[in-house]
Amino acid sequence: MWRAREKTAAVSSSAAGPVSTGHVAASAPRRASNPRVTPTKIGKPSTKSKPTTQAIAEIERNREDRRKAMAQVKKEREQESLNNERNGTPGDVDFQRMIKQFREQDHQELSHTSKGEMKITICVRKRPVNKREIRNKDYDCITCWHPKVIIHDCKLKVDGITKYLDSNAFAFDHSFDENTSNTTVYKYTAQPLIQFVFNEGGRATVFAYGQTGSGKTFTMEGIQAQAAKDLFVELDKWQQHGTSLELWMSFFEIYGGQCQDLLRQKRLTIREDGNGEVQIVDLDEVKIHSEAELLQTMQRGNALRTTHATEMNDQSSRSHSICQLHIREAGSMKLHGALLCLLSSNAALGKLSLIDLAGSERGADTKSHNRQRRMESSEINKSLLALKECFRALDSGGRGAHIPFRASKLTQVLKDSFVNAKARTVMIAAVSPCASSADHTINTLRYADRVKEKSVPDDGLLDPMLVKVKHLAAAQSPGSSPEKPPPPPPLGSNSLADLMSEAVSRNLTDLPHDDDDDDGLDDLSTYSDGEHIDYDDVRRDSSASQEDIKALHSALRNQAPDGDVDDEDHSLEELHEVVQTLYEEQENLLRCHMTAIQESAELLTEEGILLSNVQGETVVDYDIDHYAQRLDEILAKKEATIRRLRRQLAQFRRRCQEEEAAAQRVDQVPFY
Ligand SMILES: Nc1ncnc2c1ncn2[C@@H]1O[C@H](COP(=O)(O)OP(=O)(O)OP(=O)(O)O)[C@@H](O)[C@H]1O
Repeated sequence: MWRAREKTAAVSSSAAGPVSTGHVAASAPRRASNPRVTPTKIGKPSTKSKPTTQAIAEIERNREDRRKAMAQVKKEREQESLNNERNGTPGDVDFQRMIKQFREQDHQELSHTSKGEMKITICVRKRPVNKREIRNKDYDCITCWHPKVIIHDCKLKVDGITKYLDSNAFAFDHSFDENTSNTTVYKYTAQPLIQFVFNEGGRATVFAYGQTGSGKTFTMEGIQAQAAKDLFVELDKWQQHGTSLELWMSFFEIYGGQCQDLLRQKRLTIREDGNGEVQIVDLDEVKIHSEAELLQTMQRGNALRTTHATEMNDQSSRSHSICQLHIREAGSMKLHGALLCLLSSNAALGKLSLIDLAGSERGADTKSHNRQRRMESSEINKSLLALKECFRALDSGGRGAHIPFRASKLTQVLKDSFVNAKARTVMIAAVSPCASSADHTINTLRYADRVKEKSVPDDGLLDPMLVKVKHLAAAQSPGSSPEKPPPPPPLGSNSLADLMSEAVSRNLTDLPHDDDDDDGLDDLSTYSDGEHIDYDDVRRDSSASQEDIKALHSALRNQAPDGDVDDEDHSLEELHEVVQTLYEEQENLLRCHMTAIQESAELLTEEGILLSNVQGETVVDYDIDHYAQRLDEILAKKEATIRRLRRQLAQFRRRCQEEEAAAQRVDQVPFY
């Protein structure tokens, strides 16, 4: 594995290699070669020195030259600006010129090769500049030279007028520019995983990560469409070789710490059983029969995601969506259930998870949010942090290290994708191309960079050219040559078939099942992976644990150079804890309110009967003492219910104030 990065250093004119882009104003007019004139000495004019009138004339000439040069530069800039506008690239002419010069320098781009065999693959995809950005005269400041991504920060020198480029280079497994099609992105990211899922029964996960509006959904929907085709091509191949497999799909989202089935529009509960297995209670799984049906079901799920407008995207997906595609042995559910128990604690023979993460927002963009949106933002950032920490823990070996799965619902439900021995992950970091998003883009790239820190060869400052050389060397290393498409699975000699025959050959009668059940299903509830869970065994509701949130922040503090922990870290940790508690209090309040309504309804019914027993038209004989005593009891119950609800409400409102105070203490800019 190879990767390199430049952490903070600017690529100044001297570091940038052949083309100097740095600390020189692109537009600054050249001064005349000798702008200064030595003052003429007072006294007897020297025969050698110029007469004062001549010197003045020369100053005047120089000034005139400078004026002309300035006018010429101004004219050229105006012309360039007009041309840029015409070409759909408005924005700062000088910066764009410097970026253009940078891109024109002699460089070598590598060709993409498949990294399908890697446990974690990190890619970056840049989207094109959009119409809104063009209207705002924003401009493209990202250069993708696979596998590098270079971000040009356009800065002014202390003089306030001299412009220069500060370029940061990162290197990943793949970098895709704005002209790269979904087909190409798919080819080097998800496509190799399809083989892994079928041939090795693997757990493959593809994440799209990035700033809101950066192209995650665009990328993930492209991958869904291509994967739908390839999954059915594979199923057909296996069928032709005598192995009948089925495709099952579940699709859910995590929004604000809640889990929602996107196919059935139903709230789901996440639980952890006695074995530490995370279960999504009642998640619907549908059998898919064709590519068209798969596409349609994916589109249905995508359309139902929770969206809100953000600064960057009018239709921003504010939830993490998780589309799980399970490969199962064809046949009855009973055999399927039995196989699941035999094969592993996880039911599917192979599983592909396509995850479109909620977009991260800058602190500045969340300032005007109301509480719900603030909590939503905090929850998104916390879960993305937790995700990164889980990756890091795993990438650095995982053994012995605490993996903070429980710090968020997202990492809880993905536990299987991380810990399974046959797990592979692709992370696609989507980035906006524009200068106005440069700070966020740097954060996205750092996030992606740190996900796989172990394999970063150098922590120091790297010249982009040096990065390129390192990558060239890596690309030429054994095993990284361009891959040919793998052959179809050999009949009878593949691990999936082996797994299945092994399962079937074992004694199925030993497995738990319900003899009375004609359809072969156990009476216990069936969950996402078709696995069964005994409610008595459920030991923990899966609310994110405060300990794991603490562990998460402690891990982050450890990453700070020289244990450098600032108040910001503590405030952030505090905010995440308060938001977590607030979500729990909110749940408690809603539950308490619902109970109160139910109790009130029951008491109301009883009151009606009580009253009709003493004042009904046909009532002759009644027991007014019993009526009074019961009414007293009912009113006491009502008072108790109201007191309980009020207490809960007061607690919730206290938490709201705490959240407000915590949010004010945190400048929510980069959470990673
Ligand atoms: N590579 C691309 N080529 C062309 N258009 C793109 C590309 N990537 C994104 N877009 C367009 O940019 C807009 C925003 O993209 P998208 O909705 O995928 O962003 P997102 O990262 O999912 O945002 P959010 O996190 O807010 O949901 C969409 O109109 C999309 O069509």
